Amino acid sequence: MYLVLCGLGIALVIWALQLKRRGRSLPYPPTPPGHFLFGNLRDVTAPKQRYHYDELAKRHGEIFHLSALGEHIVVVNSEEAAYELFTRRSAIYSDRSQNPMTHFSSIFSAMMPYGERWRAYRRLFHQGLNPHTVASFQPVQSDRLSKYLQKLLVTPHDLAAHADRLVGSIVFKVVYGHDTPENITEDKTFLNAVKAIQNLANSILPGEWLVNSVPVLQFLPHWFPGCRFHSFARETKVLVNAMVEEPYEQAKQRPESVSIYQMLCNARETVGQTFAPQCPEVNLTCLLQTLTVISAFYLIMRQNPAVQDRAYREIGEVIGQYRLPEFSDRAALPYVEAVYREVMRWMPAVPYSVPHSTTQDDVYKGYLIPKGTLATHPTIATSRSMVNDESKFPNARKFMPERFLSPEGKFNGGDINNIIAFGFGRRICVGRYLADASVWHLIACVLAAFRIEPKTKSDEIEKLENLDEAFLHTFMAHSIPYECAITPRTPEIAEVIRKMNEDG
Ligand code: HEM
Repeated sequence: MYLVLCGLGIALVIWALQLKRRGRSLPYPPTPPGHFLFGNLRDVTAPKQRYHYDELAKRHGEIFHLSALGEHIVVVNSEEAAYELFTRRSAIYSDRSQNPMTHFSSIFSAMMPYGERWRAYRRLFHQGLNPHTVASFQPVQSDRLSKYLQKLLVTPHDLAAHADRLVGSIVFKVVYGHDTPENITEDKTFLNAVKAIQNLANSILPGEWLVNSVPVLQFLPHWFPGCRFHSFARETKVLVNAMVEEPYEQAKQRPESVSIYQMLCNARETVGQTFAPQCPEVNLTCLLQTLTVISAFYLIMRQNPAVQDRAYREIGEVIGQYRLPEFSDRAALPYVEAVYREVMRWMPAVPYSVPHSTTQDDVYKGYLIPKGTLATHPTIATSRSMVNDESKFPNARKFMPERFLSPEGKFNGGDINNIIAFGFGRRICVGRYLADASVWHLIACVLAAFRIEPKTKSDEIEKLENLDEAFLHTFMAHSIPYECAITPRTPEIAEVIRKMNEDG
């Protein structure tokens, strides 16, 4: 009886929501046909969403709309439309949807509703992560990178663990002044944060949880069939709290350290009581995003020896073979810059982007985008997605750094704000300068020092028809497991790395 009443109640709420939406005068953007009661729920929750969205994008083009259980989703496929909506109309498109599953994550500025509190955090993070401040972190970045290169020399097969440690140690040091232990897999704070972020990531994409579309479901008891979201939310909340509290407690022990956390504490008065002193923005998604890019870089490189050789030649011609590239060499290495940019284009770390949400009704090319719409711009997920735009990136799925070079060999990819992988508008990645510097430096030094090859010629990657198939697209892109043989280019460069670590 209880089940029947609940079912009826839910159906009535959905029906009322559908009715409420019908009194409009303008059409929604092209919408695939849906169920009379559930709308496009099947499209939103399609199992292989990447391929399903691809089909929809092929059929509907630049922008399409899905409506599921009263919730509106707009999928933006072109860079022009994304720029128009998320950047030029950012006053409308900068909110984040607050639903039952993301509620507990809204302590992160990344998930906060658009408003005074988010603005205050954003200002503070800009203070800690602007190009000028990020430049002051270069000594930390260089120190951690030289340790990483040394590890690659000694135990190249532990590639992923070395990258975890590199990125974790930079982010923790820069944000909290926290030194991660030698073996990062023993760092509870780090491991906890990774798990928390994986859970958060699994909470925010449209269609992941029915309760996000039908919030009334949250009032059902935890034992009710299909209510696993209760235990998932509880587990995530515990992880998120620990992720915020533990590094904060550790950072309090080191008031003298130079870190973003300390800067934020000093600036706390500027935003009054609403600013929690914890520095939630180790919001380690940033860490996972950076790791995703690094992992993609190795995989792409091992399949593209000619690209590695050309970058190696450029580095040799510009700085010689007896030292590693430094930040000050960056402008003189256009091909290396182009490799970095092509990695960011070819496999953006967040394939569906972080959905924005609208704060009022809007009209785009005669289509109504209602208030509260979840607006998402899959950077890569579909063949129409912006990094796959053939008019800008001919032969888009081919890895070709030279697309970012002029005929004279000059880099012509524009500044950091042209990197689609960092998002758009007022919610654009606030950590992009730190990420950009860390990833570029790693790419430049690895290409200067090592050759990256498949470990065996017959692994799973070699069997794929194209490299795209090696990547799975969830909230974050990640590849199937792969192994590389990583060998120093010359004994001399290996010696340079050893020496740097002895001296350091
Ligand atoms: C290569 C690495 C990275 C990539 C590809 C990346 C990408 C992104 C993307 C796509 C967004 C959402 C933008 C939007 O909503 O339009 C974002 C937001 C954000 N990122 Fe990053 N990110 C990276 C590294 C970092 C780092 C290192 C940090 C911090 C140290 C960071 C901090 C943030 C924050 C705080 C936000 C939320 C901004 C807001 O909502 O106001 N990210 N990032």
